[in-house]
Amino acid sequence: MDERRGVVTLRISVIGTGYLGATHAACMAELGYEVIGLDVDASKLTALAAGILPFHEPGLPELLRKHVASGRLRFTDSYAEAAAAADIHFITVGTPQRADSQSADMSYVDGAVDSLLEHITGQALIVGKSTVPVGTARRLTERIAANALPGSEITLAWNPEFLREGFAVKDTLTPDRLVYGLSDTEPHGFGLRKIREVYAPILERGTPEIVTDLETAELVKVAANAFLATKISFINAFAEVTETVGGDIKTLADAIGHDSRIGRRFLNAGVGFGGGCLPKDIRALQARVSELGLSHTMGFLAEVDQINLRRRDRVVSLASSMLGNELAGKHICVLGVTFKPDSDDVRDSPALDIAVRLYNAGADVSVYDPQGNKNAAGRFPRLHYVDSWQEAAKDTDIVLLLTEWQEFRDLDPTELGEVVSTRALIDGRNVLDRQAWRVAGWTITGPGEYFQVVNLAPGTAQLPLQVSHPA
Ligand SMILES: NC(=O)C1=CN([C@@H]2O[C@H](COP(=O)(O)OP(=O)(O)OC[C@H]3O[C@@H](n4cnc5c(N)ncnc54)[C@H](O)[C@@H]3O)[C@@H](O)[C@H]2O)C=CC1
Ligand SMILES: O=C(O)[C@H]1O[C@H](OP(=O)(O)OP(=O)(O)OC[C@H]2O[C@@H](n3ccc(=O)[nH]c3=O)[C@H](O)[C@@H]2O)[C@H](O)[C@@H](O)[C@@H]1O
Repeated sequence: MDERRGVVTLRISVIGTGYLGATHAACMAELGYEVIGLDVDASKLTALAAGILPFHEPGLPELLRKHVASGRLRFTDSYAEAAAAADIHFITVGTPQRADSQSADMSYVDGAVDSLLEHITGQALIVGKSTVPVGTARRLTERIAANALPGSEITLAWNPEFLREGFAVKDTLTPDRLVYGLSDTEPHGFGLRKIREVYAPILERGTPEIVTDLETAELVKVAANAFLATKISFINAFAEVTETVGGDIKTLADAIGHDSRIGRRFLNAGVGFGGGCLPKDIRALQARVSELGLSHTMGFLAEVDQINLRRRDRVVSLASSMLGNELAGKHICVLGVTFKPDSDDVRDSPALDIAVRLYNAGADVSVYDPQGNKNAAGRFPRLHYVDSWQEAAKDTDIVLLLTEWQEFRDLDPTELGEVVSTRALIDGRNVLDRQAWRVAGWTITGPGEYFQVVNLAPGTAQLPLQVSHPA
C-alpha cells in the first residue's frame, strides 16, 4: 500500500532510459510508485542501477540516488521482467532522424512495443511518450491487436512530453499541462482511469489536463516544437536584417515581446537552435506531411531550418573576417559545445558544428565546456579539449562564446584579456555587456550586430579591428 495516498502502489515500467526515460523513471518513483527502467544499453543500466546518472541534468542525480537506495526504482534489460513487474509501460525510446532522410527512425519504438507484446499476459496500459509522426499510435494499435498474446488486454495511450533539458525534473513534476490521447476517452475506460491515477498527484495541484484522441496528442507535441523553432528563426531572420542595416536585435525582441500575444521568451537571437529534438522534429514533421500529400502545409519549416543553419555560417564567416579572411593556422578559443547550458547534450549542437567547421578550415581550435567536453570528444575527437577557459583561451587570436553557461556570462574581460593574444570576441549568445568589454579593450560582436572590419587589406590584416556603423 502507498501510505501517503492509501491506494495500491502503481507498478510502472519505463522503456528506454535516456534523457527522457531516466528523468521520467526517477520522477515516477518520486510520486511514490514502484518503477522499473529498461534499456538495451548495458553500460547505461550499470550506471543507473548504481545510482549514477550517465548524463548531466541538474537535480536528477539526487532523485536517482534516493529512489535506487529506497528500492523503489530499479533497472533491467529484460522485457520479461519489466512486463511482470508493471502493468503501465511508458515508451521513452529515441526517435532520431534517419541517416538517409528527414524522417524519424521508428525502429526503436516499434522494437520496444514488439518486445513488450511478447511478454504481457494480462491487462496493461502502454503509454507512448516518445515524439512520433502523426499516425504512429493508430498504427501501433493495429500492431498490438495483431500480435498481443492470447488472453492479454492491452490499451495504448499517447502522452507527449514537453520537458526541457536542464529543467527536466521541474518540468516533469510541475508541467505546464498534461496531454494524453486515447482511442477511447470514456472517463471510466481503463486507459484514461490508469493514466489519471499516475498523474493524480500532479493533477491535484491544478495542472491543466487535455484529454484527446491519439492523433491530436501526437500533433500537439510536434506543433509545440515547430512553434518554438519558428519563434527562434523569426528573431534570427531579423538578426540578419540588423546585421546589415544596423539596429539592436535585443531591443527589438524586448519591444515586440512586451506584447503579451507575442511574449519575450524564445526570442533570443544567437547561433540558432540545436539539440536532440527541435531540429529533428521540424524535419520529421515535414517528412510526415509530405507522405500525407500535404507538403505545402509545412513548407515554412524548411525556411525555419535554413535560417537556423545560416546562423552557423554567419559565425564562421564573421570569425574568418575578424581574422583577416584567413582561418588556417589561427588559434581559436571556443567556449561551450553543448546545444544549451545546463546540459551535456551535444546532439546537433550549433556550437560543436561551428567548432568543427573552423577546425576543418585549418584553425587550431581549443574547446572548453563545463559539462560537454566528453560527449563532444566522443563525436569529434580531433578538437583540442581542455578543462578550463583559461587553458582554452591561452594565446588565442579570437574567442567564440557559443553556449551561454553561467560561467561564461560571469567572465571578467580583464582576466580573459590577460590570457589571450588578441582581444577579439564573438558573443554568439549576446550575453556579454558590450560596453564593459569594449572599455577593457576588446573588439566584440555578436548575432544581430552590424559589424564591419575596416582598414583591412584582405589576407594581410592584423587585429585589433575597428567597428564601423552604418551612417
Ligand atoms: N531529451 C528530451 O529533452 C526530450 C525528448 N523527447 C523525446 O523522447 C524520446 C527519447 O529522447 P531522449 O531520451 O532524448 O533519447 P536518448 O537517446 O537519450 O534515449 C533513448 C534510449 O532508448 C534506448 N533504447 C533504444 N532502443 C530500445 C529498445 N528497443 N528497448 C529499450 N531501450 C531502447 C537507448 O539505448 C537510449 O538509452 C525522443 O522521441 C525524443 O524526441 C521528448 C521530450 C523531451
Ligand atoms: O522535445 C523536446 O525534446 C524538447 O525540446 C525543447 O527543449 P530542449 O531541446 O531541451 O531545449 P530548449 O530550451 O527548447 O532550447 C532548444 C534550442 O534553442 C536555442 N534557443 C532557445 C531559445 C531562444 O530564445 N533562442 C535559442 O537559440 C537553445 O540554445 C537550444 O539550442 C522544448 O523546449 C521542450 O519543450 C521539448 O520537450
